[in-house]
This record gives sequence, structure tokens and C-alpha cells, in this order.
Amino acid sequence: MTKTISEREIAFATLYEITENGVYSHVILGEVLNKYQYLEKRERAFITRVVEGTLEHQIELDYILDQFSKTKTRKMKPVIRCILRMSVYQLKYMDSVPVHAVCNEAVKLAVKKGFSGLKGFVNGVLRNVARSLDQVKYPGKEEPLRYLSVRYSMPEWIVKLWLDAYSFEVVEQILQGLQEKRPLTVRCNPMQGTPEALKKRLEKEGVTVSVHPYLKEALILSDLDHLSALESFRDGAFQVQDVSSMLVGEVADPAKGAKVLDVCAAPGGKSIHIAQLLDGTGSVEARDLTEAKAELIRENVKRCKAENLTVKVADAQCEDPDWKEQADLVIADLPCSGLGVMGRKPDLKYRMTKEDALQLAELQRQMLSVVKNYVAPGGTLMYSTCTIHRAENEENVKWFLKEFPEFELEEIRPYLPEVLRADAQTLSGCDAKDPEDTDAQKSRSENGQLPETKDTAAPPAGMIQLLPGVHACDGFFLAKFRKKKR
Ligand SMILES: C[S@@+](CC[C@H](N)C(=O)[O-])C[C@H]1O[C@@H](n2cnc3c(N)ncnc32)[C@H](O)[C@@H]1O
Repeated sequence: MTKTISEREIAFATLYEITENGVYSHVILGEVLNKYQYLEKRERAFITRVVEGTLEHQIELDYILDQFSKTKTRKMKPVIRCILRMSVYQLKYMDSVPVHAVCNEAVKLAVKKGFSGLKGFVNGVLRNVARSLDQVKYPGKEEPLRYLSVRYSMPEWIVKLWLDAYSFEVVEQILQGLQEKRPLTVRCNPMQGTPEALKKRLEKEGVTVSVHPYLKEALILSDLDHLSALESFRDGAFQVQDVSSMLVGEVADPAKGAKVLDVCAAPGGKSIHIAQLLDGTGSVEARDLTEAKAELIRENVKRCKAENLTVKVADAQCEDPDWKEQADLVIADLPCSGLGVMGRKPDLKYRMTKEDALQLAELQRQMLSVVKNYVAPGGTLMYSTCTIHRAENEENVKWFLKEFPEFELEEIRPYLPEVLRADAQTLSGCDAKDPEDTDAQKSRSENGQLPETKDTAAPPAGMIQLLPGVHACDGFFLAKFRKKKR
């Protein structure tokens, strides 16, 4: 097929839709790659890399451009700003792309988009950047907020939020972790065989597989094209899930025969995990707000052949009297600001605001105050988010325990992989600035073991904040509550 549009033009149009019209990056990239299936694999990879890379480094790219252009990026015409950003990304991060190709293509694109009058400006700025890229002066560490924000392209409000909660070193580790390419992690379906058998099966299908250091059921896959091309995937032998999310099921540790309610379940990762841990016994009801979300759960349930799982459309904000004190386990994996998974969704950091994140913390409180009513006396409530935000995590836990004294935190360390146990937090220890400073850490005996059972006075370490860069997983928070028996 003759090409009427270049890969740079496609990357530009995609970026423009995301940054100027607010379209979600993962949605539009999926559509674009689908539409231009006829392009070569190399060209499709170029489009993805330029779009995701430009978004990922946007603050840094603007900082560089502002040093070379009299018109600052915020005052530029959106089309020109978009062309310049993606061009500087190629100059700085894509060694294989020659400078003249970047500049010439940017000029051509500006002309094609109706800005022939600015072709000299585009060419001049880019040639200048290319010549002096090594001499760009970045903010120094004496201005920690600005340094971290520009160096890692993270909006200042998020950096500030984290600097208020963690030391400079930990925040830098988180930011580095978010920029690293996240591996594809999957969880073995225990109903279909052992992780060892799945590993062999995947290797036969041409996939490179390693076992995640935290859980033997978690496999890291690489060298694969499409998941749906794998028979093992179509058969439901595994489910894509970050290892942090797998910990919800591990820590919940449901007893065989348990009655489980997952109030925000789509696309079904945690519900299906728990249904499998129940080994076909008990029941899981997986709920989400809309029919479209419920359908996503159904598709995954069908593929994984989980028979003890039903799906229902229901609003977690509205109380369902039929479930009052009926559940042995309630899973509340609630909507959140997602600051722990920004590595997977590069535009999220520019969309989320401090106010939105605080509103989400309020929404979580409202949902928790409804869904806690479903827990039977002696039963468990698991609260989790994929964010790094004390208001949504530790502060919500504090609020919950104060508001609903019939609940208490339950010790989670025995259920965690050994390397994570020291980072579990108690209620009083969750204000510590460093993960190493937690109460749980302090209450460990010298050889790093859990306290002996006779140490009953030790407060339970019932929650954990996982941090990318510090831990080998996404940013994630979980807490385990037990409803006291009457
Ligand atoms: C973090 S995701 C859940 C991920 C899921 N637990 C898993 O492991 O696959 C949060 C979910 O909450 C759902 N949600 C948002 N508001 C809701 C509401 N009022 N009632 C029920 N579900 C809601 C969203 O549709 C989204 O699917």
C-alpha cells in the first residue's frame, strides 16, 4: 500500500489529540495502531515510542525548549508546541534518529499543518537545541522541588506531595522507578496447573519467562507480540496482573467456602484471583458501576473458567441491604488518583490535580462507609488503591478506624513475601518519612524475623505502601481490617 501519511505525522496527530483535546493516551494509541495496521512493525514502534516518550518527558522538553526559544512553550501555538516537543524528544532520547531528519521533518510538518510562516522559527529552534543539548543547565539539587520536577518530568504538586511524605532519596527512587519500563507480569491460574508447568508452556510458545522475586505464581513475560496469539492466554492459564495487585488476594487469604463481595471489580483481576484461591468453593460476587465494565469482568471470567464467580452491575456508593453483614470478605479496591501507575499511563500525571486527588479521598471514605456494612462479624475488609497519596491511603485508614471502632487492623506480615515484611506499617508508624523507619521495622527482632507470638502488645502492622523504584512493582497500597466479633 502507498503511504499517504508519515509515521511522524501520525505521532503528531496522536499527541495533539492527547495534549490539546484531552483524549486518553492508551485509548487513542490503541485506535491509531489498529487503524494503521498496514505499517511496518518498526514504524508502529516508532509512533508508540515518540508519543509515549514525549508525554513521559514533557516537562523536561518544555524546560529545554524555553531555554532556546524567545516564545515560551506555554505561549506557543499548540501545533508548533506539539511539533517542537516531539522533535526535541527525538533529539534527546532517540540516538538512532539523525538530527537533519528531525529538523527537516518538523519543518515539513509545520508547513503541512498551515504554518509555513513559522518554518524558520521551527528550524532555528531545533538546530539550536541540537547544537547545544549537552549544555542545557538543569535546576540543581539545592532546589529539590524544581530539580525533581524537571529531571523526572513530574508536576510540582505531586513532587511536593511526596517530599512531604518521604525523604528526597526515596522520592528520587520513586521517580526513577516510574520512568523505568515496567515488565509484563502475569499470575498463574492455579486451577490449570503449577507455575512451573505454565513457565514451560509459555517457553514452548516462544515467550521468555522469569519468576518474580515476590511470588512464585507471578511470572514476568518478555519477547511476545500479542497476548491473544498465545494459546495459554486464550485457555485462561494466566491473568495479566501486577504483583502488587496479587498481594490483595494473598493477604486476604480467604478460607475455603468463603462468601466474598468485590465492590469495584472491573476488569476482574482481584475477584478472579480470589475465586481461584477458593479453589472452586464458596462464592465471589464481582460488581462494577456500568454494564460495559461488568462485561469486561465477564470476558475474563469466561476465559479463566472461574465457576464460583458471578458478575453484577451495582453502585458501590449505594447500600445494598441484601448484603448486610453477609460477607466473609469484602474487597474494596476503590477508584483512586492512580499516582502509583503513572509509569503505565504517561498522560495521567498531567490530568490529575491536587483537588481531584483530594476529592477521590472523600469518595473513598464515602464508599468505605457503605461497603463496611457488608462485612460479617469476624469477617475481613481489604482496602486498596494504586496510588501514593497519604490522604487516600494511610489517612483514610486512620479515619476509618476512628469512625468505625468495630473494625481493627489485622497483622499482614505473615502473608507478605519476606522481603516486604519490614515495610508493613502500623497505625502509629505510618507517618514515618522513610519506609525503613516504620514501626513494623522497629518491632522486628535483630535477625529480621517477625516478633515472637508472646509479643502480643505489639500493634498490628496492617497496611503497606508499595513504591515503584523502592519495591519491584507498581505503586500500590493495601490495608486489612477485621470486623470484631460481637
Ligand atoms: C481500581 S479499579 C478496580 C480494579 C479491579 N479491582 C481489578 O483488580 O481488576 C476501580 C473500579 O471501580 C469502578 N467504580 C468507580 N466508581 C464506582 C462505583 N460508584 N461503584 C462501583 N464501581 C465503581 C471503576 O469502574 C473501576 O473499574
